Amino acid sequence: MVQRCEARWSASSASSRPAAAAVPLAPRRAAAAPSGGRRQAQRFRQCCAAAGSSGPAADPAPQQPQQQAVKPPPSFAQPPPPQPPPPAWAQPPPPRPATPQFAQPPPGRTSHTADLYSSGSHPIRSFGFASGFGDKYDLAEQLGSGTFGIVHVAVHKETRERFAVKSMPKRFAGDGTLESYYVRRVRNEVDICNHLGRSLNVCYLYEVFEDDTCVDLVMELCSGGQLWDKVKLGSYSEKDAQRLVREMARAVAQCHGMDVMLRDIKPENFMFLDKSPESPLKAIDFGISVFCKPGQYVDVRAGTPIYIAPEVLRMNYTLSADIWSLGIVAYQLLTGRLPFSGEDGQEVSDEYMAKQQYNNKDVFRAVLKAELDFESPPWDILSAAARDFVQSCLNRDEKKRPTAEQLLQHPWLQDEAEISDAPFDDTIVQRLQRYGLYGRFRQVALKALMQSIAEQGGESIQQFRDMRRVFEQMDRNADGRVTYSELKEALQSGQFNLSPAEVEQLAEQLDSQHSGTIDWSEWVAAMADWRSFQGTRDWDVLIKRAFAAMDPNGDGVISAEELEQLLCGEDGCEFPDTVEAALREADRDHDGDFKEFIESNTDDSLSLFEARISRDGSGSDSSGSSGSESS
Ligand SMILES: Nc1ncnc2c1ncn2[C@@H]1O[C@H](COP(=O)(O)OP(=O)(O)OP(=O)(O)O)[C@@H](O)[C@H]1O
Repeated sequence: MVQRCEARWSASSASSRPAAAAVPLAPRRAAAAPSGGRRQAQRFRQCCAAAGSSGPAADPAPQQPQQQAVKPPPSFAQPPPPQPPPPAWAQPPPPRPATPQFAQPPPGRTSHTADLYSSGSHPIRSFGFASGFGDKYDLAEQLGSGTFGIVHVAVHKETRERFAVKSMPKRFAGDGTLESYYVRRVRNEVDICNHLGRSLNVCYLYEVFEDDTCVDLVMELCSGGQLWDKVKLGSYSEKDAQRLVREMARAVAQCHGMDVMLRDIKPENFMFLDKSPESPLKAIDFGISVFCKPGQYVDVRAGTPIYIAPEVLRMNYTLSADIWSLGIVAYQLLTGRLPFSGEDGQEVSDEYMAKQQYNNKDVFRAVLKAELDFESPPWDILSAAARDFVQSCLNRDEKKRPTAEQLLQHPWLQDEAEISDAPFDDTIVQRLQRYGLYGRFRQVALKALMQSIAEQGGESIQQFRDMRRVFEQMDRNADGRVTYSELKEALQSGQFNLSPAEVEQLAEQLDSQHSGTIDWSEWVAAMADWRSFQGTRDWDVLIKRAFAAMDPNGDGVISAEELEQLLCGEDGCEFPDTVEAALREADRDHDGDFKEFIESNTDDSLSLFEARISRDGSGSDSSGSSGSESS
């Protein structure tokens, strides 16, 4: 059944990515009202102090990363600072020539050229993000710095909750407009973080502010330090490495599932949420990530030299380039060194181990040609499964590398606790995360489908009974609705290893109507194993009924007005972009076919998400260090 809304989708802005400023950070805290001049001036000073610059200038000096004991290797998709001049390969290419290298993709391939370096953004003086960061947050200690931003703790003035804020000093071109690379980089990071939404493996972006001098990204605070610090410690238990690699692989699989290639997988871009030994790991820094569907090719070099895949150097790569980088990190975690050996690689590995430095040309030769060492210690004592895992990631033939989702099924990543036949309750956290990654349209469509199943008497089946049991356990006053605090209580019961901030995230994303409570249909939409209904005799009928419920005037089309009503109710939408975002979501790969759209909702594997079962049964001990002072 192809619905006419396809025409509406293509007529809308669905085909072009929206400007970051137009993308709402829903459902988030509302941004503060624009600040007064005095406050603005105060914020101006704060940002300058952080950035070490003197405000908007025609040609601002680039910020220098803070000195660290061991300086992690730089990422080379950033625009090179003027001093010293970077090597030729590190420069953004000049404006695209009339015939770019991959203008004619090889037969059967789709070239993906929308990249940070592509030209085309109009000169702008500001993004249109909210102002008033200084009205809402106090800036506290510095956490770190990168080429683009300085990261501080930001404390919410009212709740005293602690966040991380990345302040990215504005870079101006000579005519007072923002440098185009800066614009693309900021928009890219904001767009991708918004698109990824809430996932326990990705550092969450709460809101974005800007003033005359800075753009401020308010993010989840990761107070447990970088994975990099563990890598520096060298080898440790294989079990430790396995746990960390599994979390990274989940982050990668979730991003790939959302058509995002990370492109800069390295230990510095993963941080521990807190300081506990069991702390979750979160991916940070999506500055050079790129939208890319499976099978699409990207033709711009980006990444950090020692983690970069061979095909990235050849400027023709797909999502599997991330798998190579993951393999290098896994190798480092297991052995404390790089894999390159022999004539083309040993020197690079030695230099790197001694000084964390290397010559890029040598590194590129090693990436392309060096032998990969899987013989020297500690490989003799590591498991065969670990070796097979890393070898499969570091296959130079990218077509032979497993996908991220396949990697999660690799025997090395299996954990007895996770592959056991866990009772339904144990996967609640996984299901909530999966639901959080669905867009609003998907969530509403699943609710309609659930309604349609209930009308068919489906609630009598075992799966619904299980869901009902858990729902009723949470619903203490038996009013048919679970309040936020009831859900949070259940999630914090000690069964799950979640921080208060994560509990808040999971609860918020379930309440699609922002009513403060969760009803039965929202619960089922999030929890159900929809796949178990597919292929049944009644499946087509169920889908038709769900569609009919979403199309009240029965004209066979879900119009924009009907969609607005479905998504936002009587009071209209909180965010101006809600309907457009839903249309974009539907347009991503479904071409207006509602059945296909529903079915694609339901094939996400729960193994992509962490179960977060508390191992000692005592629950999270991270309440004090999770980034929330208020809890
Ligand atoms: N959410 C966070 N919580 C705690 N610390 C963080 C967080 N995000 C970043 N940091 C710290 O700030 C540093 C710089 O952040 P980030 O890498 O995002 O900046 P960047 O300018 O985009 O970096 P790059 O040079 O890779 O482009 C990190 O290395 C880390 O130490």
